[in-house]
Amino acid sequence: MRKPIIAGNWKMHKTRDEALQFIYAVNQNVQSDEVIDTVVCAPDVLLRCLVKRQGDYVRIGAQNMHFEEQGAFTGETSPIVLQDTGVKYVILGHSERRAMFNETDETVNKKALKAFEHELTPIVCVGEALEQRENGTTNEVVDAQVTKALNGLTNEQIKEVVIAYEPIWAIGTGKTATPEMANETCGYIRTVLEREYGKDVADAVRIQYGGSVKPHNIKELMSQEHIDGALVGGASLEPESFLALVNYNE
Ligand SMILES: O=C(CO)COP(=O)(O)O
Repeated sequence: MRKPIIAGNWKMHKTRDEALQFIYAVNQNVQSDEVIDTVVCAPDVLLRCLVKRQGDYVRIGAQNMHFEEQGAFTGETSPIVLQDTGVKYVILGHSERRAMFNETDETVNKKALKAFEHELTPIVCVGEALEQRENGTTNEVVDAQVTKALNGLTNEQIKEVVIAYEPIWAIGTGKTATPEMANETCGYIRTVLEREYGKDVADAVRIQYGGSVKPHNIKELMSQEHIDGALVGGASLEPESFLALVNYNE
């Protein structure tokens, strides 16, 4: 049985005061991490103040990092600093970073390898564009993204990786993939994992769906066989809606 994992991705939202209000409102009201993993992925400058106040069951994640530990990389964040800050997760390869900041499958892979050196759990994002969905290449696209991202990781590491399937056309658009459609592609990702790394690994990896996940659709999405969690943008910004998501099973 895979433990559900619901992660908020705040993207470039929130001031320090807003982040503090959020974490105080949320950290008393989430379920034990024996039942569900609750994660908040925040902008870098807010990470330390959130880690300090994360409470017993919320864990904090970053939204990106560099694959090098230090050097002449103006504006980038080192994995050493994330580890030192107490961050536990890092989102890698979000479609916004692929589209706007030159993230590639190769850099996602280097970052995934580096994340494990620093005890960070990667949340690896994959997903097709609308055109790819329409011309029937979704499976090919996610197959390549998944296998390239995980290249060189050990099977034990791959079991720890979280994969977030986020169809690009469903992000921030209010268009959710139907639960069946989301489950179908998450299930396909699991067959790719089984083909490459065996059933034992494929059964262990947690696959999230992301793209217009809201309190009203979380239950149905989470009831799907291959959907083990959600990566949530807009609905993760307010304590009420975030709590409704992470407490979907109460
Ligand atoms: O990109 C997302 C999470 O990473 C999804 O964003 P929305 O939930 O706002 O569609």
